[in-house]
Amino acid sequence: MADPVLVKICGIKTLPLLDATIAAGADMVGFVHFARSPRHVDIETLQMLISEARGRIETCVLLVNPDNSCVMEVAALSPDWIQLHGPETPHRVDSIREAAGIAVMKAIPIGSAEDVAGVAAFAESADRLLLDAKPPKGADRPGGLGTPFDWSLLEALDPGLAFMLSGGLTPETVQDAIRRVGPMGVDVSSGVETAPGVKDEGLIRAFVSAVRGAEPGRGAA
Ligand SMILES: O=C(O)c1ccccc1NCC(=O)[C@H](O)[C@H](O)COP(=O)(O)O
Repeated sequence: MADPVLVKICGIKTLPLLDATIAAGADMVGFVHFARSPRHVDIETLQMLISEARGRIETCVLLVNPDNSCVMEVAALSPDWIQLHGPETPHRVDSIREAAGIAVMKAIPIGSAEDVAGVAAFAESADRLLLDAKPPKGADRPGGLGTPFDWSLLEALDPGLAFMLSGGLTPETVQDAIRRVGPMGVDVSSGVETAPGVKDEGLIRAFVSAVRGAEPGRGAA
């Protein structure tokens, strides 16, 4: 039987929403530490959320092109994952992973066949790949914009490469995405919000149950 598709809910900012995400049955929760984001949480809040989540759900701290001191400050909180969501190179991903001693998920923006061709370069340096929509030029942040990308681009990807999928997923579209793309996991932020940064418990529950009810995608054993 195919492994269940992992569900990550990204951009949780408060304890009640963390509890609701765990109760909904998600596998991972993402905390955004990036000042320009409407989902930004400061270091003190990160510490509280990570310690409340420990042993209940996997935690992931999202950083954008962090410097070494930011990496070490976050690593000291011992999240399960660091998600790199900026223009980090494979070499930089490798050195952050080494310095932090924490598993790294690398988000790769996809908007063209050329972007897909670049994915394999991260396969050795990152512990997990997250394929996300490429933000439009001039966007004020590199993710969490609620826009999907053309999933058919991923047909050119090495079928042996496991990845999570994100970019504009919603409770209504996620089953189709899983069936067509066959990701090992899915990640959502905007699709479970009523406004940027405002999560909705009902939408989180609807998203998780849509994933649990999805048919296995292409490539699933
Ligand atoms: O959420 C943000 O504001 C954010 C800021 C900077 C980099 C990444 C950001 N979010 C990434 C995510 O929440 C997800 O990993 C992914 O991009 C899905 O977002 P969405 O399309 O909103 O579902």
